[in-house]
Amino acid sequence: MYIKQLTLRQFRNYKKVELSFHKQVNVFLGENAQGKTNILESIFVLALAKSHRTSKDKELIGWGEEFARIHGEIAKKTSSLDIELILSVKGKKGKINGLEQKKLSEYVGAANVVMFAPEDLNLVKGSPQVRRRFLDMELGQISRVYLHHLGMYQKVLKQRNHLLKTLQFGKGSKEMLDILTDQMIVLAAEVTIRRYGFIKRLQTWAEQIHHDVSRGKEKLEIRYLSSTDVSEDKDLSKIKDGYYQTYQELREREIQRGVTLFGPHRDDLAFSINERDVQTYGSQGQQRTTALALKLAEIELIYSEIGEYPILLLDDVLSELDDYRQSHLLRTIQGRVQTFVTTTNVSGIDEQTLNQAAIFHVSEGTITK
Ligand SMILES: Nc1ncnc2c1ncn2[C@@H]1O[C@H](COP(=O)(O)OP(=O)(O)OP(=O)(O)O)[C@@H](O)[C@H]1O
Repeated sequence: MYIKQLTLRQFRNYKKVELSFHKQVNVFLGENAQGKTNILESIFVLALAKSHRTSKDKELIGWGEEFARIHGEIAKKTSSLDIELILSVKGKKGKINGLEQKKLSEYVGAANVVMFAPEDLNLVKGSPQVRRRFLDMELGQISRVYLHHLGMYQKVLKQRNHLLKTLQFGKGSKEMLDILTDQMIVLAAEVTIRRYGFIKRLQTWAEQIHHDVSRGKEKLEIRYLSSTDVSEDKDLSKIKDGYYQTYQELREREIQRGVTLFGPHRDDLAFSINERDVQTYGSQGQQRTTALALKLAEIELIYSEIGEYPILLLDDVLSELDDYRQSHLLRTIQGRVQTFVTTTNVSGIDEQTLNQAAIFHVSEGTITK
């Protein structure tokens, strides 16, 4: 798929802008703090209804404005889509072909994007929260069912934590705790089984890509560290049994602590190269290659799930990659994946790519082609 046109109203430092894009490579060139990332971010938000760099939607709205609007025309293999996201202080709503979607989970996934930005190194080095966010965003855009279960899980978790806090002080109902625990077990199992399957599929591609980028020297492995025992031969009911048992065992401790101690909200991912943990032992280069392999694997996974390549957003990363990694990335996307690149300087970008690209100059929120 590719994005033909983008219109922004009051998004970050863009009052009003309308852009038509090249089917393949689009480069945004400009000095620091001019609005290059804001363009990539707007495409990301248009697709996922969430920013990659802030959880506060208010920050996306132009200063002093009441709302922001992002509109995009997406071309797919056999159809074309009009999608629009409106953000206001009251909330956000998404429209597909002019029709407002009742739930955002029904809107997300109409367009698919993969973003690769310098912060993605945190996927390897950062806290488990960063990796869970990665899992939820990426899996969410290819599985509506996942988004639905995740949203419900988070709701029940909030209620359960609230109740546990009350029980901690000798108030509240233990019967209610059992009801919420039962609800949570069902949802936790749904979330867990999908995350496990997603990581298994992602691993297949990431391992191959990492093998190529490291010139056959390294074997990358990604594991889903679930709070319950999950493996190939565990079906949904076995996973539920596992959760049930642990919640029984932890019941009194959770009441004492006033919080849910266990579940998908505590899960993590682990990366290893040649059987050694990358977080602890990986060099800067290996961590970078791991992040790159993950992103490229995502492109393949989305293609295999939906039969269309996603749109790739490369924020300030191309010139950061050495020649070998850069050419590997460019080979992967060539002619298949519409790509948006931001850079302060074109000198770090492969010449052949530049020759085929549309170049946009960005200066203080104004764009010229
Ligand atoms: N909500 C907002 N309303 C208006 N302007 C904003 C808003 N949020 C950020 N900005 C402005 O956007 C600019 C930053 O844009 P952006 O992050 O896209 O920079 P960039 O061109 O990618 O720079 P760099 O190369 O440093 O990454 C800053 O000038 C900032 O003041």
